[in-house]
Amino acid sequence: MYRVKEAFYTLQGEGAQAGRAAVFCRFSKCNLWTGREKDRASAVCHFCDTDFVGTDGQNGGRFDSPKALAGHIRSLWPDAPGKPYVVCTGGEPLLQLDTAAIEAFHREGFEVGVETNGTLPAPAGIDWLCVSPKADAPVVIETCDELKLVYPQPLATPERFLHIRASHYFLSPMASPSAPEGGVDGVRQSNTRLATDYCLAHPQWRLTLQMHKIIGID
Ligand SMILES: C[S@@+](CC[C@H](N)C(=O)[O-])C[C@H]1O[C@@H](n2cnc3c(N)ncnc32)[C@H](O)[C@@H]1O
Ligand SMILES: Nc1nc2[nH]cc(C(=O)O)c2c(=O)[nH]1
Ligand code: SF4
Ligand SMILES: [Mg+2]
Repeated sequence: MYRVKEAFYTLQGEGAQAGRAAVFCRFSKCNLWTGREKDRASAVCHFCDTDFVGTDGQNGGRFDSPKALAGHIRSLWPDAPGKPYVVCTGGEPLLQLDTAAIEAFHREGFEVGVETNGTLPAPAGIDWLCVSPKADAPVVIETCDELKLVYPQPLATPERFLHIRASHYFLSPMASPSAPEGGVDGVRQSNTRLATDYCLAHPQWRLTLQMHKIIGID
């Protein structure tokens, strides 16, 4: 059984694939936070900007087979030229995404992207793997396509993650979890300045912005 909070067609807003059309499949549940506000302060990951509790979001639900899940995601892709792309996120997608689901996505013609906190092993077959480490949560994935560190995290400085092999190293300014939809909050503005300064001083790192929030899409 796969539990999905929501699924929607949009543009990837972050990282090296930013601007690419994708169906986002947001799996329910995370191993670093319950998703409940009362637990935020005591959570391992406490800056999360996402609601991943339950299956009640747009196009959310429970899917009892890989085929049912992949078929549902396929129904959200337009009938138009271009390689279908699904981004599996959450919550923490690696609590649920398995090889059978990846193979089912491939059979539907999808390239499969994954956004993970890196604390769980990744199944084989993922086409684009983005690891976003969190302070206090040991990363077990050693190789990925992009490493995308939310910045600043005082206990997770960028140098700590350079042993993880990646084709791209990004800093993503931390937004305040409760920022109004589409709003560029003050916290984000000052963190963007900090991330910019870090990239200027350490050119191995690139800046990425949450473009979807800036342009006001999902
Ligand atoms: C909601 S997470 C879901 C995937 C996975 N659990 C993870 O943490 O990578 C998706 C992306 O949003 C990022 N993110 C979460 N809260 C954020 C915030 N307040 N500001 C900026 N990025 C944030 C995460 O680091 C991750 O790259
Ligand atoms: N447009 C858009 N791009 C994204 N990239 C990563 C996201 C996520 O929440 O995992 C996300 C998201 O929620 N929306
Ligand atoms: S950012 Fe990722 S790891 Fe952190 S609570 Fe949200 S879903 Fe979990
Ligand atoms: Mg998001």
